[in-house]
Amino acid sequence: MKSYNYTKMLQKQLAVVRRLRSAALLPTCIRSISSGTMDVQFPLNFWSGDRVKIKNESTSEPVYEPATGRVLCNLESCGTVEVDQAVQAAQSAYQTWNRMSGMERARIMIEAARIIENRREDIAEIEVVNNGKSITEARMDVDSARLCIEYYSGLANTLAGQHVQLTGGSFAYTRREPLGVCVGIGAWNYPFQIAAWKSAPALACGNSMVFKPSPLTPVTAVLLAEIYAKAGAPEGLFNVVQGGQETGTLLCHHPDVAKVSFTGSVPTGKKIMEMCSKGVKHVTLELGGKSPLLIFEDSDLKNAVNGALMANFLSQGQVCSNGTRVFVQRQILPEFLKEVVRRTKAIEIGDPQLDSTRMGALISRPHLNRVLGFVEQARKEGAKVLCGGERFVPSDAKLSGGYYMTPCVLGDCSDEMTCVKEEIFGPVMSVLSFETEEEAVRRANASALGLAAGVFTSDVKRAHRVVEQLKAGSCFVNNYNITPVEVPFGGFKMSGIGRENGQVTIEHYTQMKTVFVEMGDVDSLF
Ligand SMILES: NC(=O)c1ccc[n+]([C@@H]2O[C@H](COP(=O)([O-])OP(=O)(O)OC[C@H]3O[C@@H](n4cnc5c(N)ncnc54)[C@H](O)[C@@H]3O)[C@@H](O)[C@H]2O)c1
Ligand SMILES: C[N+](C)(C)CCCC=O
Repeated sequence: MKSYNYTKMLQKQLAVVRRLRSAALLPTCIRSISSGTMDVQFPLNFWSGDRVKIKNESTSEPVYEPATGRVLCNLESCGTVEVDQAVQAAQSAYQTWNRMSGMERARIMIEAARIIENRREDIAEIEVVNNGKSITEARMDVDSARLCIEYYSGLANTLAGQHVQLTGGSFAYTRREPLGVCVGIGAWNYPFQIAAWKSAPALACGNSMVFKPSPLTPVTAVLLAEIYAKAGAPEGLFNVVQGGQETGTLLCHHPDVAKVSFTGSVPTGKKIMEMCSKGVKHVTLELGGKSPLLIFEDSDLKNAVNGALMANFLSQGQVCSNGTRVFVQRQILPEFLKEVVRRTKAIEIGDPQLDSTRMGALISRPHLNRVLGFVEQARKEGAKVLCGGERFVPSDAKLSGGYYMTPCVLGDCSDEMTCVKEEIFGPVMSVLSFETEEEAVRRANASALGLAAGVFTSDVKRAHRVVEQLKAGSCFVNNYNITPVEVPFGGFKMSGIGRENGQVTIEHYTQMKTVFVEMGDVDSLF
């Protein structure tokens, strides 16, 4: 096992550009990384304050750049020894970190946020290589990560308990204490943002973390680990272990882990919950969705179309909260379809590193084929492909092996079709029509999932009446897929347990201790 002090390769690659940028010789719109140019040769694990290279060739798997389809690196999975080292590093950092005051923790977190702000462009570019999404969206993700760390740094010094006066001068008080070593397990659709959304509340509350990114997107979590370390966090506070299912299992079963916060699919979420139950560990589950978006005839059509596009096509449609069941009231269906199809056809697909691109590449070839398979199935079941749904090959030769498809709108959909029932996790919008409010609500709720839902209407009473009846954890009125970090985010039903973001998440990363203080004599019955 070899330990590295610095991200040598990448730093070299970026140093010149940064110097030019800071000397204002290069505008920020000039990329230091273009698709097909970045080689990941630096180690992607991080614990005890350093990048760590592991040797486990039997587990080596290629990682692909979605934009080009070329191999980015080979990933070796952490096994029992490495997972234990990372957890022990986190355990040791926890002893220091949880004794620091909230103000002291906040200072380090604010510094981490400042570093992220300064490195916004570099991180976003690397995220594009990692994930395939457009640079515009990657910048938004980096901003969301920074804002989340800023937000929780502000809450770090507000953690407090309650004083309760009891009889005879006795009293009790409560303390909000951290849990200990928390594990974060992430999905591939928002790699950097998920790592921040999990670590920010965990660290603010005094916990330490071991984070495992998806093996499909292993590159950017380690940047966050370096940033926390550079900001002054104790060695081992935020650690990264790479690997898939087996590494995740080792983390969930590790006896020194107090909590697992998971983002991913429902089947994996169930396994995580089962594993955590063995150790009676705290668990947060952010799982999948098949969310409804209800568009009433009195909606502002332009906003409703914008909302439907935001609800379906961010991150190539690979968003948990996407409103992929778009219910449109019969009277405005033709107008809505005409406009939504026109706008969908105009989406610029291609090199995700370009500012003009609005839709990049899907995560992998098997996933692309799976999504195209859903479109084919929808066609067979009677849906009408109004646009898109085909493999797309950009004219730039270096992108020809990338995983692109044209965004798709399906018309004539009905509730029993596969495309309406299953989470496709790709750029496929299913449009359904409805007659009455009661009918729309009933059909919207007819799902085992309940992550999000949206309503477009200009009738304020209807908006709140409908939202009250929707069985979803995150509801949007006259907008969709906005996630300000001050606001809790999470699901009902099989879409998950617990929340991320907002004040309430403090409760998911702390435990309450009650202290009873007797000021008189013990009144014994014996
Ligand atoms: N609700 C949310 O906030 C949210 C956000 C993003 C993605 N998602 C959901 O995630 C899914 C797509 O992501 P994915 O394909 O990466 O999901 P996934 O469940 O396949 O994998 C998620 C993570 O779990 C790990 N993992 C897999 N099996 C494991 C096991 N047995 N034990 C421990 N860890 C294990 C993976 O390596 C990965 O890091 C979609 O269903 C999507 O809706 C939800
Ligand atoms: C920021 N978004 C687009 C709402 C994504 C939230 C995380 C879910 O995948």
